[in-house]
Parts: sequence; structure tokens; C-alpha cells
Amino acid sequence: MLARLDTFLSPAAASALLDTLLREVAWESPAIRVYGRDHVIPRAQCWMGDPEASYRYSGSQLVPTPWHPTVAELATRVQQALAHAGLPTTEFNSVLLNRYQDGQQRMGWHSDDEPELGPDPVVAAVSLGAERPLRFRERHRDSGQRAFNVWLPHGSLLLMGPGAQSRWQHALTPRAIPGPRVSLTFRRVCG
Ligand SMILES: O=C(O)CCC(=O)C(=O)O
Ligand SMILES: [Fe+2]
Repeated sequence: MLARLDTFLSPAAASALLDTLLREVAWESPAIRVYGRDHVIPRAQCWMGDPEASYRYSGSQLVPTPWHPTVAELATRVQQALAHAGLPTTEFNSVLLNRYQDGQQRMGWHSDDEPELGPDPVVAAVSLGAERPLRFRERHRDSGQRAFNVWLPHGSLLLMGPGAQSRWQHALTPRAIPGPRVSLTFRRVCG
């Protein structure tokens, strides 16, 4: 299931958070190996969380940096907002922060279905900055592959709940949309 809370953060709170994260997060663009060749990822990222929440992502082992206090507070607010809306939630112990400097920066097709996340993970994504679409497509392509966009406004919260990873892949495709976007995808890693 997918659910979007459009007004999770007020525009002012979302803008203040975006400023803080752009300034204070240790953003990195590591190279990853794809079919035997190294490519610098077309975005920047930071993996943050509890020390035991280490994780394999796109072929590299990510050890989380300690929680930024503002991000730790946000994790609690995400859990509370999901519970309040009667949606599935979990005790998030880590978050992947993604920074896309402009519309050309992107993330390719994937599901967040790494074994560390358990059988049917709950992943919740906070979006800040430029409103861009996250594109979903069915993993099983036999009987006509369905696809759709979920637009993610500044300050919104997207829940990818039960079935979302097993049934769908998602990607942040390039678009002629100016300005930076930051997403925070909260997860529970079971070590
Ligand atoms: O930037 C986004 O909204 C998507 C990020 C994503 O899919 C991920 O972190 O796994
Ligand atoms: Fe993802």
C-alpha cells in the first residue's frame, strides 16, 4: 500500500528543515560498481541511524553516521503521524537522506527489499524542496506493466507500506524541474 500525507510539515517548517539539512548533513556522492564499472551516483546521500543498523545498498556496505538531532526528532514525528492517520508504522532506526541538486539528478529503478529490511518493510519518505514525481512500475511485466507517478510536494510524507516493495519498483526520473530536492527515507534495519 501507498499513502501520502500532503501537509505533514507546514511550508515554513519544511523550508527551515531543508536549510538545516543542506548546511549540516555530511553529503557524499560515492562511486558504485554497476556491471563492473564504477559510476559516481547522480545525487548525494547520507546514511544515518543507530549504530547497529548497518545496511547494504546498491552494492556497498553503509555504516550509519549518528543521528542529527533534528532528524532523530523527525523520525519520531513520522511515526506519530502515521499512527495518528491509522497507517502502518514501525520503529525506524535509520534513514537514507538523498539530495538532488537539480532536475537532472536522479535515482534509478529499484525496490527497497534488501534482506536487512525484513520480509515486508515499512518505508516512509519525507520530501523537501522541488516537487518531483516518484515513478512506480509493476515488477511483474507479463500482463501489461502498470506505471504511475506520485508527486511529492514540499513537506509531504509518503508511506510505502505492506506490498509496496514486493509489487512495485520506484525511481526518481530526471525532469526539467529546477532547484534542489531532499528526501529522507526512514527504515527499520534488522541486523
Ligand atoms: O528521493 C526519493 O523520493 C526516493 C528515494 C528512494 O527511493 C530511496 O531512498 O530508496
Ligand atoms: Fe527507494
